[in-house]
Amino acid sequence: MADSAQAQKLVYLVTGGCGFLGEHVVRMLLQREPRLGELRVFDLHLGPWLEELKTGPVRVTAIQGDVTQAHEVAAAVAGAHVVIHTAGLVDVFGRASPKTIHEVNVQGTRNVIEACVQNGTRFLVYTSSMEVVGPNTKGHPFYRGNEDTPYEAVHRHPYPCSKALAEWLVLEANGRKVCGGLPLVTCALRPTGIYGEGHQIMRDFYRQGLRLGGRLFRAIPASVEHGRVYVGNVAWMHVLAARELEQRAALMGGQVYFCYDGSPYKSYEDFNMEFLGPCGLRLVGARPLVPYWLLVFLAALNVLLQWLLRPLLLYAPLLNPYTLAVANTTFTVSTDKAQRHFGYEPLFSWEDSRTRTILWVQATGGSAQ
Ligand SMILES: NC(=O)c1ccc[n+]([C@@H]2O[C@H](COP(=O)([O-])OP(=O)(O)OC[C@H]3O[C@@H](n4cnc5c(N)ncnc54)[C@H](O)[C@@H]3O)[C@@H](O)[C@H]2O)c1
Ligand SMILES: C[C@@H](CO)CCC[C@@H](C)[C@H]1CC[C@H]2[C@@H]3[C@H](O)C=C4C[C@@H](O)CC[C@]4(C)[C@H]3CC[C@]12C
Repeated sequence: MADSAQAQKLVYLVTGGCGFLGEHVVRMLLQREPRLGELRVFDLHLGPWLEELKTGPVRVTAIQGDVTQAHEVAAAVAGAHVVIHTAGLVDVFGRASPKTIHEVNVQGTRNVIEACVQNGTRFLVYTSSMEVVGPNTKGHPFYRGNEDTPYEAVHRHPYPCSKALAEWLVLEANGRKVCGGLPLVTCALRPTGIYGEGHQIMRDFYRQGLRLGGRLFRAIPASVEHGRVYVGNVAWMHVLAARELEQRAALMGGQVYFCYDGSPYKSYEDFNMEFLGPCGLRLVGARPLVPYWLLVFLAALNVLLQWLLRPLLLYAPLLNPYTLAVANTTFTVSTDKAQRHFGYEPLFSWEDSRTRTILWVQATGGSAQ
């Protein structure tokens, strides 16, 4: 697509385009990608909001499909120039089986890669995760780390295992010859915990706080810092990476990039209070109100209950040994690799990101949406 580039309109495919991040990627492409000719939105569950996008100047094609079905993926990829593969099963709560997580995240990614190869699609951006690196099972802190920081990445939980394997597949596919003989160019973006409009867990915490009379109770020490990143900036990074992959193939191909912006480093709970505080909640306790050993016990109890109740109902609370370990381990990134490699600068300041998120929590937090 190189020389005729100025005039040529491109076909983009976004898998998982109706998810929390995917919707932002879709909207960002429509707003900020001048070469966009057609946008294909592929998802297991299509959102009704897609309808309003179909009336705009860019052709928007909604495709209901499953990434685990190779033929469905191949049909969606046919004729696409660029694929942003963000579909995934995000489950650290035991809602889905390890097998299902693997099928969606690993086999689904394999299907996307093979579809690119078969169809001559050359550019693939994969949404990976910080969890490909850590926190590891030993709870080692990752403090202001970058893409080259040594860290003992040990995965046991099905979700990080699947993301690590899928990322590896994507990076390994870089340089493979696609139909027509040209090389595939791939890269992977690793968001830390994403927040912003559409963030389900934020809304759940808000509703829980309302039920508890406007209070949340500190469970994790304020000293445990988390890196968080605004969804609009993650989406922007995807759009920019996809745009620059062709011109900067030698530099960007096969590379990983943490997603970052100007959001402050704070504990998970203190960070959430940046939004929930202005919505009327307060976090009780300067220190954790329950001893850590009790949280460990409750987390283990939840695993047991989940197992015992499985024949009857799905019991999948937020607290389990894995989420407790993640919440209780410092994981912050500090890097400029995306800036150096493809000129990424956050599109939204921290103040904007905060305001947008607060408005969203206020607008939808108490409703059933
Ligand atoms: N939310 C975070 O904090 C976070 C952080 C790092 C990375 N990620 C990654 O970002 C991506 C998007 O996550 P999200 O938070 O928007 O999750 P999400 O669940 O809101 O979105 C995922 C989307 O993928 C779709 N999907 C799931 N299974 C599918 C299948 N078999 N076929 C087609 N589509 C399918 C879902 O319907 C959904 O719309 C995921 O790959 C996730 O691993 C998320
Ligand atoms: C112990 C509780 C007291 O309030 C708090 C539990 C919070 C946990 C449910 C969340 C803490 C950290 C979150 C994860 C992190 O933000 C990064 C993620 C990466 C992404 O790829 C998927 C989501 C997640 C694993 C995210 C999930 C929820 C937490 C474990």
